[in-house]
Amino acid sequence: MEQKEDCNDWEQPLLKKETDVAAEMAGQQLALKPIKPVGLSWRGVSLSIPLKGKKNKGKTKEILHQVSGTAPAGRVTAIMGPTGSGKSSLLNALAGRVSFIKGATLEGELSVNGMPVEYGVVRRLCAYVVQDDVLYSFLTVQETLTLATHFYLPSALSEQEKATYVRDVINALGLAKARNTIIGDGQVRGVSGGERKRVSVGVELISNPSLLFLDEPTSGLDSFQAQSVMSAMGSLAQSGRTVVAAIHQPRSSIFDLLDMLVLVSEGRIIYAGSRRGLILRLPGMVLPPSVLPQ
Ligand SMILES: Nc1ncnc2c1ncn2[C@@H]1O[C@H](COP(=O)(O)OP(=O)(O)OP(=O)(O)O)[C@@H](O)[C@H]1O
Repeated sequence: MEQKEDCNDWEQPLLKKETDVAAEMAGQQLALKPIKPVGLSWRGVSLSIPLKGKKNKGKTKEILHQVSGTAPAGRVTAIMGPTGSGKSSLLNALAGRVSFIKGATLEGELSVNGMPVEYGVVRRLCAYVVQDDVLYSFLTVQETLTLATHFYLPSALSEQEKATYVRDVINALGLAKARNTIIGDGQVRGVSGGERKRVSVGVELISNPSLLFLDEPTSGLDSFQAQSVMSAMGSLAQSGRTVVAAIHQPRSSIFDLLDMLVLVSEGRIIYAGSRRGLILRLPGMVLPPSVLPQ
């Protein structure tokens, strides 16, 4: 796990959550400070990757072509499209993670709250939940999140303060009932698939990021578990966070939970805007198969 910079140094107004107010009124100090909103927008994002093999020397493959869109603060934005359309690539590009790909060329403008920024800035502002999480099967939910506090929080914080972070994350993700359940694996039964995914989100939430990227957060989950994960993402967005998820063909119940959509096909943008806006425009649109929900 990598150490994150403090995401709370943006000169933006603070959002105060209703839950914060309720907790303070109950005399209970919340460890997770109210986050500062981060609205992300991008224009003309193009990504090319060098082809492998001797005969392809010098040749590149364009994976994204002039893709534009926005992910407002306090909203769940879904990047949707058929398999191989470039969803993960766009997510990685926005999260400043394509520098991991040798020889990749990334073009286009990125802004945070209307101010142009380098891709690396977003990387420091965000948390990224990968598709295949790596959690220790023998730890409980609480132990897993406590371990994360040692990676993500300043060592100067007391154990008591770290414990309050863990408590807040558990509550924010509706994991209270599973607090003392082990993660488990194929051999030993542990938390459910949806709880496991929410624990993965929780590990990233310990650093209290304003911006959360998720790669296929519902893949492999049944509809109930998928719904539990996306409802939790909706709650995180309601607390002012910007949630951006790559989702391959969501079920209609999940689709209804999304605020903003970025539809891509073969690396090109088909639609970027609100879910409601797409529904209104649908009759006149020609969409490739498997772009829309099941
Ligand atoms: N590092 C890479 N090197 C070469 N090609 C790549 C690389 N990363 C992605 N691609 C190619 O770019 C295209 C888009 O891939 P990407 O993983 O972004 O699609 P996706 O929409 O997320 O697909 P899926 O839903 O199957 O995960 C695919 O054709 C893929 O093979």
